[in-house]
Amino acid sequence: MIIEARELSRAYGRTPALREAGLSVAAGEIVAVMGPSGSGKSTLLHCLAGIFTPDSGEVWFRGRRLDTMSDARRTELRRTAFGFVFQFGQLVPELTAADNVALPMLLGRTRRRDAYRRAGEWLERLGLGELGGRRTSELSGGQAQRVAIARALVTGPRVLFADEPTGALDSLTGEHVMELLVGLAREEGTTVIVVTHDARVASFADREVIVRDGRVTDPFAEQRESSGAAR
Ligand SMILES: Nc1ncnc2c1ncn2[C@@H]1O[C@H](COP(=O)(O)OP(=O)(O)OP(=O)(O)O)[C@@H](O)[C@H]1O
Repeated sequence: MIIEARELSRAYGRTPALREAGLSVAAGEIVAVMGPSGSGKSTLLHCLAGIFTPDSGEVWFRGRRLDTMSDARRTELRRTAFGFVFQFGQLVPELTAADNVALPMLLGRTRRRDAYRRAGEWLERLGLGELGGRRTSELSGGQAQRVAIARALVTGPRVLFADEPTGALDSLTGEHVMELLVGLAREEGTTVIVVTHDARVASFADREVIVRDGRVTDPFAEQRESSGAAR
């Protein structure tokens, strides 16, 4: 397992968001996290990615315990091993598409020329070869999400965390963006954990899990149980 969460609990004040949630994800797997609004999906994703620390429970990444790591080490791990795509707002609007994609490499001290060369290659792979010089504030929603995907994958992360990556897009554009995301992740062998409300988005995944009242359930296990009970 590349990611393993055990008995994660987390509350916001008195509101419990996760209640002993568990999830194991194999390397290269694409997992969709679904479930009703407010059930704890984003909180789970943030705990898995080391953005939040759980109140209790454990998060493991490739045999290393993430939730007890120092902030500095966890930040470094996030920068080098994880990629993130959110619904919106993750691009710097005043910068060009190429600047945005080059940014994580420049922060990682890649040479400027190499960073821009790789940014160009990734924009090309996402069908945005012509738009590298355009400010991201002047892109369509679908184009901006493709830039965000390029930026998330350019550093070669082991795991891509996506929270409603198509939430701000119309369904056709959303499907196209998901197709690109999943296609590239498979080519690169990247594990993907994607939170979504959209069953069509989830259909691109290898596996779906459902978060309900802060717990993770496997819908097929539920189906198996209920068909077993019917017999
Ligand atoms: N910053 C916060 N402060 C207080 N309560 C919060 C905060 N963030 C989330 N919550 C609460 O925690 C619970 C889980 O929220 P979370 O955002 O993880 O759910 P979600 O399944 O991702 O929801 P959605 O699908 O609507 O995005 C909800 O009851 C929510 O109201």
